[in-house]
This record gives sequence, C-alpha cells and structure tokens, in this order.
Amino acid sequence: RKLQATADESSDELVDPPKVEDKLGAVPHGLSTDSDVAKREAESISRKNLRSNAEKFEFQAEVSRLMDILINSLYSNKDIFLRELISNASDALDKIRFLSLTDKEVLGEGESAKLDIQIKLDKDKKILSIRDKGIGMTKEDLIKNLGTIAKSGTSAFVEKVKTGGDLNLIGQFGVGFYSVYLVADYVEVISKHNDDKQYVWESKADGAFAVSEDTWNEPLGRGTEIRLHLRDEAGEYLEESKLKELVKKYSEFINFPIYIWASKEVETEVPVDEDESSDDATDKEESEDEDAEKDEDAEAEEKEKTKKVKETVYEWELLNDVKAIWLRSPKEVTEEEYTKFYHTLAKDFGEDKPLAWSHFSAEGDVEFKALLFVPPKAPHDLYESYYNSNKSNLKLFVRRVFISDEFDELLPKYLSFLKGLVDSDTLPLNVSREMLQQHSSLKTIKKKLIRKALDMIRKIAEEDPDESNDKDEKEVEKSDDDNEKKGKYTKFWNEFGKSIKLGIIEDATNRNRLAKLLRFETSKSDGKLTSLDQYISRMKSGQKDIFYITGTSKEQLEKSPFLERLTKKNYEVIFFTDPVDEYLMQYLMDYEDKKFQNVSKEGLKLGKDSKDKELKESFKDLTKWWKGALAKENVDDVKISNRLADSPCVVVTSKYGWSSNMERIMQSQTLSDANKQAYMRGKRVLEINPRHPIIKELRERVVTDPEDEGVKQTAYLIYQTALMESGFMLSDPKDFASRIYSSVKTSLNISPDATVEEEDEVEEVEADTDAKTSTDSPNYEAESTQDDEDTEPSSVKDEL
Ligand SMILES: Nc1ncnc2c1ncn2[C@@H]1O[C@H](COP(=O)(O)OP(=O)(O)OP(=O)(O)O)[C@@H](O)[C@H]1O
Repeated sequence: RKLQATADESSDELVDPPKVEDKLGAVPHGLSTDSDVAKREAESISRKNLRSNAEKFEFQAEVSRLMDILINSLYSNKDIFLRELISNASDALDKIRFLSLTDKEVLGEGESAKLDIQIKLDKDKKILSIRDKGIGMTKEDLIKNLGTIAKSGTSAFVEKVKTGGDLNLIGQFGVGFYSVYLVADYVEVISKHNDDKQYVWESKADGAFAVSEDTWNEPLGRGTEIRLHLRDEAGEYLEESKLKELVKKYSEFINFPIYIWASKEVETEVPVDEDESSDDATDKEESEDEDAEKDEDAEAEEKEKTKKVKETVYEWELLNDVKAIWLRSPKEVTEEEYTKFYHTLAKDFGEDKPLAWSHFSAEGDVEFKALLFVPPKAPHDLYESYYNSNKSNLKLFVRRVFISDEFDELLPKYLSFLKGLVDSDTLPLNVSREMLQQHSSLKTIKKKLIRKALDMIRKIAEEDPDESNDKDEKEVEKSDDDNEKKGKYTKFWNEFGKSIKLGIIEDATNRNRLAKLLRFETSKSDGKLTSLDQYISRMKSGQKDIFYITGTSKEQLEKSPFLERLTKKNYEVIFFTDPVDEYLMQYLMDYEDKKFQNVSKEGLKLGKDSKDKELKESFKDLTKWWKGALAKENVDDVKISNRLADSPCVVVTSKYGWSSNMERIMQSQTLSDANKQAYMRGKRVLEINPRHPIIKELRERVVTDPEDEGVKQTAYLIYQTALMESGFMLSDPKDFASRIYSSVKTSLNISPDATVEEEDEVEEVEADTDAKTSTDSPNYEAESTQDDEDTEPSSVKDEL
C-alpha cells in the first residue's frame, strides 16, 4: 500500500506521483496554462482576496465571533486543531463506511475505496493538508456546515472562552473545525461528495467565505482535503516530527489508518555517468603506482560504474495502530491507554482521567463487547432539554463498523452522561438504522449495560477510602492507589448526582440499586456526604422510619423548627436541598424495609409520650378555638405537636400533599397551572407546642374571653409567623406587615388609633421639564394645566 517516489535533492517541490500540480482558477482539469496558473496563484496565494469568481457568503454572526476569538487568540496550545481535523475526517469515513454496508457502490474503486487519512506538508508554500476519503460535502453541506448554520454549542463555547474557559474543549461544543484558525490565516476545504461536483470552500476568517466549483485541483474521487495556509508563527506544524508526535498523542485510537507523506534520507548506489568516470580514471592514472595498476584496474572499473548518493525518499508512513482497543483483553490494556482512548472517544482533552471505566464482553444469545467511561466532568449542557434531546453518547459498532452514536435504545436517558461504545457481533450489518433500532437484541444489550454501568459507579464508592464507615480503616497506611481514589465518589456525586436521582424517578426496575448510590448531607453528617446504608447503620434503636426534610439550603434546614425535638432526641435527619429531591421522594417510598418520613409532614412518630393524652385534653379549648378562628385559611386542624422544642408552633402538611418547599418550587415554575397548584396544595395543620409560654398564655386568654379581638389578632399573627417559619410563602404579605406594625405599636405604647401625619401641601415650584412630560407621572394632567403655553399637552396625551 506504500506509494513511493524519489526526489532529487535540489527539488523544491514535494513529489507525489499521482498528484497533479495545484492549479487555481476555473480552467478544466489538465487544460490550464502556465500563465493561468501564475495568475491564480497570485490571486489566491497573495492572500488578499478570495477567488473573485466564487460565490461569497457571510458567516453566521456567532460563528464569526468565534473565528475572531480564535484568530486573535494567544492560546498557547494550538496543537488542538490537528486532532479536531482528524476527528472530523474519521467521522466522515465512518459515515461512508456505514453507507457502504447497504450499497457497496458508494465506495468506488481503487484509491477511493481505501478508507484512510493522509497528512501532507508543503514547506515552501507553508501548506499543511489533511485529506480523507470520507463521505465528503456537497456544495450545500459546505455552506451550511462550515459557516451559515450555527450550532447550539457555538454561542455556549464563545461564552465559555470569554469567561476564561479552555479552548481545549472546542470539540465538545461541536465547533472543532474552526480551530484551524489558531494556526492558519487562510484555509481551503476541497470536498467531493458522491452526489455533487467537487467544490472549494475558502476563508480568511474575516467574516466571509467563498465557495466555488473546483475545476483546477486534482480530482479527489471522494472525500475532503483541508489545506491550511499556516501563519508564519505556526511554522512548527511543517515539521514531520511535530505532526507525528501530535498524532501519537491525540489520535492514536482513531479507527482508520493515518498516514503522513514522510521524507527519508537514504543512501543509494547510482550509476556514474561517462564523463565523470573517465575523469576519475585519469586522476587515478596520474596518482597511482604503476605496479599496482594492473591488479586493481579491473576491480576499480567495476566499482566506478556506480556511486553512493544521498536521496530523499517520500513514502506514506503509517502513524497509528488501528487494532480496536475494545477487542483487546482488558488485562493487556494499560491505564494510560484507556485514558487516551477516552480522550479521543469523548473529544475531551482535558488533563483529567475518566473517573472510572468498565471494559467487558457479554456472551450467550447476544454477544457484544463494551467499554464504558464515567467522564471526569459533566458536559456543559447535560441537563438542558433533558427530556427532549435524544442524546446518547454511546457509539454502536457492529463487527467493528461504526453504525451510530444516536441510538437512544442503548442506555436510558439518566445514564446519558456515560461515554463509551458497544460492538456487537450479533446484530446484523446490512440493514438500515431504523431496522437495527428495533432489533430484539438491543433490549438485552441495554439491560446488561445498565447493570454494568451501575456496578461501575458502585465500585467508585467502594474503592473510595472517604466512603468507608470504619474510622480505624482510615488510619491504616494509605497506598498511592488509595490516595487517587480518595474523594472520587464525592467528585462523581457533585458532577452526576442529579442523574442518579433522575434514575430513581425513571427506572423502577433498578430503583433500589440506584438508591444505594444516593448521597446527601444530614443533620449529623458534619458537612460530609452520607448514604442510605450509612444512615440506617446509625439509626436509633426503635427508630422505624428514615427522616428527611426538604428545603433550599442546608443552613436554612438546620434552623428549621421541624427539627427541634428530633435533634434533642438525637435522631438523624436527611437534608434534601435540590429541587429534584421533591420529585425523587415521590418515587422513593422505602429502602430496605424502612419508610421515608418527611418531618415537615403529618405522620411523624417518635414513640408515645405518656402525657400526650393529658396535654391534648388540657389544650382542647385552645385548639378548638384556634381551628375556628382559622376557618378561612385552609387549615384542617390545630393539634399538639410532637416535633417542637423551642418554637411555639409550626405548620405541617398532609402526607400526600405538597410540602411547603414543593409549593415554592411549583410557584416558581413559569408554566405551572394555578388550578393544579390549588388542588395539590397539602391540607395544613397548625401544630402547637404545649410547653411554650406564648401558647400557655394564649390558652389562658382564650379560656377567659374567647371573643377578645386582641387575642384573635395575636393568634392570627402567630399563625402567619409559623407559616413563614415552616417555609410557606405568605399569600398576603401586606396584611402580615400591618399586623406586625400594630403589634410594634403596642410594645412601644403607641395608641392603636395613632395615624400617620399628613404631608403639608407644598407647591412644587420648580418641577423640571422631564417630570412634566414624564409619561408615568400620575399628576401629569394637573401639572400640564400649569404648564406654559409652548408645551403640547395633546400630543403627550396621545403618547399616554
Ligand atoms: N472532513 C470532513 N468531511 C466531511 N464533513 C466534514 C468534515 N469536516 C467537517 N465536516 C462537516 O462540518 C461540520 C462541522 O464540523 P465541526 O468540527 O465544526 O463540528 P463537528 O464535527 O460536528 O463537531 P466536533 O467539533 O465535535 O467534531 C461537521 O459536523 C461535518 O458535517
């Protein structure tokens, strides 16, 4: 498969026999004259104008901004452009290979059928070109894909870079192509798609690009060649050694052969021409001894017919090993190889290693090999349009042939943060994607993948020394391995915890497995994350339920009145502070035979108190009276509380209604339905603390005079305050404020009838002109009558 050619040392042209010299301009292949070539070279290579006869386009505004940033970037790691181009080439090759499964013709014959990537350098013209025999782009593709259609990632990436984000992430935002402008100031993309003619796209990143039919370059057959006219300061990318190093570093695991047109100095014997040999012979005759002459003459004559010269030989040198990593035995693959493979697969070239991986093969009715990775970080848009997007990051291969990375049948949505691939020998090769999508084996594959994925995540926790319950174990000397694994699960949880919660909601079959992976803070976890198993192991004897509370932050929850008695009695309470937790707890009813109890809802049982009945009886008058007084307030009952220690009262909700936190979440949702809100709002119960002096005093007063207006007012204010403290939003804050102010008046000994002093009517002499014409001045009409004659009240009124 090697193409070989020799070049004479003095030649300044690269030699590649099948290549026709580049010619620029609209002249049919092979018909261009030298002057045409010169003219068009001047036109293009001067780099002042794009080809004048081309169709010109403006870049979409976001793309233009992105290119501006790239071309002016001082970013030091400019290397990234090469792997982005190679990755695009590999994608294009995958596409044509897939089409060829059902239609062999698409590949063509000879060179076109060889699916590879070729890198070539032209040091003199400072051009680096990358060519693939992939699917290619039609004229329309070139216009859309490289400039006029902005992807969602474009503006996200621009924002990211502006706020100091790393350019290295470009591939993850789906705009990798434009990284060419880190090193080039002029780029040509020559492309041939089976359905169209060959076209050239070109741009200098100055807001515009041009597309023209290509009638002068070598016909590509099929595929794309990207020619980068490198900037002066990017000269290092004209060094073969640099390019080889980069391919090794970033593109080693590309599934197609990557070749470089590499030069080699070789010494070869070449025949000596006539004149030269006779001159030599004369010299010899003069300098050598006559005696020796005869013997050596014959030998010398033999030798003198050839001589050694240095030659530069060019050949395609293969840079990568295309044996798929997932076909190798896991024992033979090193950690570094997995990491590198992950980087290529996920287009994630950050410094970090993946958090975990699982490499396995399944045998039986459905055979497949799979490699799954937990990325070190969540992508920027993981939960954006979670329910609408079909994003799955697993690549599906059938017998080594890439089929698709858009199969959402492989993993459920909540695991879409995983990266990886599946290669199956069981699935059929030559059927359409749609047929494949319905293949019964996919169900089995999916089931197995979920199990393996959850096992892999569980192992992160198991191997993390921070997760261990046993304090003594931590004292044991830690190995390097332990150090690396320390804190890994917290990292995982912070990045992907929400996905696990969504899993609990969505995947009933694996709910228990997923619940094991849950982490949260509690009233006793001291700022650390804890698990349900750890919670259960610490439960008090006799404690039947798992206690939790929901709210906006741990700090707010720690002070919640709902926790007062629980804390005093040394119970542990889980804090759920993510809005998704409210939904989660509607699905997670129990765990290991323990029920979950929201401590802000009815039904909290903490063991019977012998005085309960007595208390109930002695506060009967108050509770009855208060219930009546709150009749209009959607308060179902007033009861003696078993959860309060220091607060006078609290408002709890019914078991199946929304908690106060859920009410808040629902109210903040733009599209939530007001009717549903009223329906779902839990019935409220006012719970009172019989030991609290306010409550005790209130009871006395109610018994003395149940009609006392002052007591009624106070009782209502206490209820409103309890509502707030229990996390509800007040429906009428103005009413609450007025009540507080009248209470303040009383404590300041101000008469309840004292009124606000009237403001003196002061004539506003110097009202400025702006105020006069201000459209939102309520006094406008009154003022305008005092205006001088010049103003035009009618026109202003019209505006009003
Ligand atoms: N060598 C190529 N052959 C065919 N099409 C290509 C080639 N290079 C780029 N394209 C097209 O141009 C589009 C834009 O490429 P770009 O690199 O900016 O984004 P992407 O490939 O979609 O995402 P990523 O940067 O993550 O690889 C591609 O989606 C593809 O359609």
